[in-house]
Amino acid sequence: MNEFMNFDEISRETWQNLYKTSIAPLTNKELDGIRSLNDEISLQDVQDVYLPLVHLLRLYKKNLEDMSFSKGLFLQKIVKTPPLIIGISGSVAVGKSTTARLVQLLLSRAFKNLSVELVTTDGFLYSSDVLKERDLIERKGFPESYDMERLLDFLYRVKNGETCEIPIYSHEIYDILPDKMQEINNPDILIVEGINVLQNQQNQLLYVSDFYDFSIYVDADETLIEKWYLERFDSLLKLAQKDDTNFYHQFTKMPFDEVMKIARETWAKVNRVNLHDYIEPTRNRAEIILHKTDNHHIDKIYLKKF
Ligand SMILES: Nc1ncnc2c1ncn2[C@@H]1O[C@H](COP(=O)(O)OP(=O)(O)OP(=O)(O)O)[C@@H](O)[C@H]1O
Ligand SMILES: CC(C)(CO)[C@@H](O)C(=O)NCCC(=O)O
Repeated sequence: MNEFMNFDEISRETWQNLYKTSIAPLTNKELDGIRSLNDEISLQDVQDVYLPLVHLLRLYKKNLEDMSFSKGLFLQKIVKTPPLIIGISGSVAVGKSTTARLVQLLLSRAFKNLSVELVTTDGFLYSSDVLKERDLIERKGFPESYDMERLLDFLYRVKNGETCEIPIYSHEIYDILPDKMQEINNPDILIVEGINVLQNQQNQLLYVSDFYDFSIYVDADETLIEKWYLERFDSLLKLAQKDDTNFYHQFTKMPFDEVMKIARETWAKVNRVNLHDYIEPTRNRAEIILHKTDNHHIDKIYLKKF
């Protein structure tokens, strides 16, 4: 069976004409504010790809509001519209966090009076101490390395309008921060980004995916993702050069070739295996797939038909 048979394949050229506007949504300076290491995201991408996407998200938001209103009529009571939850998934280093930050910024623009919050599921990884204790340190990112029950409970509480605190993962210390939490205060829209966003745990009464009103899978050829992973690794090394509290500092003392060999092995033995076995199999659960080519250029969009 063709994995994409339930999707319309839309070229960038077609997609960019679905929602045309002459109003520049952002300035270059604003875009700079959300760029991370090596980002080359451009105003042209915002105009061509992300504006139609935000327009589509408006429709899903309206749909959620209409449904809550109709449910209220049926139940003869006021039913508050729950927050819209958007999931963003894809491989390690494919550019999920960059996409998520951009969608957050554009949605805050589109809905000026609404709060739009962003979390990453990295915060639900077990701490390194727990991973070591369970002999899972080599399995970071695999389903068993996350506290999925805690993630599920968090999503439930957000949908229920509660204020929550969640742990924060730091790439710099390569662990959960011991003494800092992120507060999520009853947002109107929540973006949840992470490799496991579309994964469901077995034997659960509730599924994580039940909580998403819209989901995005960021996709690219595996050889490109490996290249982006290695480039990011190199950038992280440069950042860690003068900071001995940084996890990557240890590598700055080693010959460069040796370090890049470690990075290639980590990709091959950990992140690539995870992509094949657990991440890519969730791709066709997404509502939309953003397909990237060289230089993170989005060339195709797949939108679920039904
Ligand atoms: N649109 C883009 N244009 C150029 N570079 C990008 C773009 N998106 C991401 N990148 C680069 O690709 C690398 C991976 O991006 P990012 O950190 O967003 O990935 P991620 O999927 O969130 O990874 P992880 O799961 O490891 O947190 C980074 O070096 C980033 O700068
Ligand atoms: C934190 C995750 C799992 C996901 O963001 C990933 O970036 C990671 O650390 N993977 C483990 C292997 C590695 O160091 O790349």
